[in-house]
Formats: sequence, C-alpha cells, structure tokens
Amino acid sequence: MSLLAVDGLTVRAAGGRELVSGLSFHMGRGDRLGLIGESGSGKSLTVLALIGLLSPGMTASGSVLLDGLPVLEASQRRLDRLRGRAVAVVFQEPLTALDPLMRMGAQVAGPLRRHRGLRGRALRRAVHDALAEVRLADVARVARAYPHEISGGQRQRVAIAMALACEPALLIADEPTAQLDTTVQAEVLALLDDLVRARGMGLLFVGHDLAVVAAVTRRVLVLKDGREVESGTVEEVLRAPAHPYTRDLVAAARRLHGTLAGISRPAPAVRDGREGDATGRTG
Ligand SMILES: Nc1ncnc2c1ncn2[C@@H]1O[C@H](COP(=O)(O)OP(=O)(O)OP(=O)(O)O)[C@@H](O)[C@H]1O
Repeated sequence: MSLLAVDGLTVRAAGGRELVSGLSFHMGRGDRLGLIGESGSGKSLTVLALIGLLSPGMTASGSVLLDGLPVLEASQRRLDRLRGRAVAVVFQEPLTALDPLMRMGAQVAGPLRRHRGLRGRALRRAVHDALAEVRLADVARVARAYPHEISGGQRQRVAIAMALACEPALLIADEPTAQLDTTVQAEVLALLDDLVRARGMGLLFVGHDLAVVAAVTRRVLVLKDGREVESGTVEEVLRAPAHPYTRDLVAAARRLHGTLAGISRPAPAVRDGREGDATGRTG
C-alpha cells in the first residue's frame, strides 16, 4: 500500500476557479519527493488538500489516499487522528505552529501527551529527548523559553520536534527554511535529512528553489499554475529541463547557488537513495 497516493487532485476556490488541476503522484514508505514551483503555483494548496485543511468554501476533488485513508471524504475525527500520526507538517513560518504565550517545552509536550499518552517524568524526559534530537544546544533554556526568546532557526527546530513527536510516517515540509539565513538553512536541511533517514519517514518537501529542494530529495515534481509541468530526478531536470518554466527554475538556481554551476546536481545530502519512484503514477 502506498503511503500517499494522489490521483487527479483538483482544488477549486469558492467561486469555482481551478487553482490545482489534476495532480497525481505516489509515494511509498520512506520515499522522498520535492514539490517545486514559483509563488502562486499551488504548492501550499496542494499540501492543505493532502491533510484536509483547505479553507472553508474551497473544494477538492480526485483522490488522496494517505496511509490508506481517503482524505477528501474523511470525517473531522478521522482527520484529527491522521494528523500527527500518519502525517505531520512543518510550515515556512514556525510561529504559525507555536503559541506565543506558551513555553517551548510545554508546546512540545502537547503532542507527546495527546498522541503517546505520556505523563509526569516520562513526559518530561520525552520533551528533553525531542529537543535534543533536533540538535538544540541548550535544551533546558529552550524548553523554558517563549517563542520570541529564541532565534528563528531554533524555533524551526522546535517546530520540527513537535512534528516528529508522534512519529509520523510522512513528514510534509512546506518551505521550512525560506525564512532562515543561508547557514542556518543548510543546518536545518541537514537535520531534516538525517531525521527522515533515521526514522525511515517519507518526506514531501515543498519549495521554490531547486537547489534547496535538491539538498534533501532526488525526485521532483514541477508545478506551474496548479498543474504539473514536469517530473523526474533532480539530475534529469538539471541536465535537460523539458519545459521552459523548468529551464527558468534551473537557471535561477544556478545563479543563486554557485555549487550548481557546471555540475549535474548539487552535493547530495541524501545518501540512502530510498526515495525511489515517488512520482510514479498508477494506470
Ligand atoms: N483561499 C483562497 N481563495 C482563493 N484563492 C486562493 C486561496 N488561497 C490561495 N489562492 C490562490 O491559489 C493559487 C495558489 O496558491 P498557493 O498558496 O497554493 O501557492 P504557492 O505555490 O504555495 O505560493 P507561495 O510559494 O507564495 O506560498 C494562488 O493564485 C493564490 O492566490
């Protein structure tokens, strides 16, 4: 059974305008896939449709099977159970996932208590371990801090710790490093890469920068105006982008990242090659 099977996913705005059109891709357990496209191409709406969180009035049709559950038809109760366990999301801006008035330790404790039933000393130990796992240097201080008292990179690490707390089978990362400076971005990408491999999780990594996406996955699907324009390995896309839009993405990535110039793909953070045939369609 696929971890995620998306077939003909179409998202419409309240007025009926098509914003995502007939998107299809499959991911097995432990697969990785990069979803790449410019601003407004439909990446975030796709993510929201996959987890049943589209705004009221928007509609999704087609089929999304997440861990065997048909997401588009699922009840709120089924979706609540799915989120956290089967799938967790790390968003671009960690503050959207964090309560400004709660200490970080208490926030990480929330999903651990809810989904794993931990209490007391076991819960405190699990919070400590979760923060240590995302390589936060001063775990005790971060646990006591409020979101505004730590850096953007630290906040994103805490958001990752919260997403991983329930050991989801699929992690969706929606531009998780877009707000971070280059050094911190590279550290967070390396962290994600290591955690996903260590846990054998699937990773759907969303971004607009091919070089960033290529740091954590070898297969990409290119979106434009809500439609797939191209999919394949990063190497194929870099060597011979078939669509003019993809050629622009490749040129932009080469301009921004010196490491891409003259080579077929950037030094891969991915080492296990598990992402397999993530863009394979059925039928
Ligand atoms: N609630 C909404 N109602 C109507 N249109 C919407 C809504 N949300 C998004 N859109 C439109 O749908 C299109 C896709 O938006 P989406 O947020 O998925 O793009 P994106 O690729 O994630 O962009 P970005 O990288 O800037 O986040 C855009 O044209 C956007 O204006």
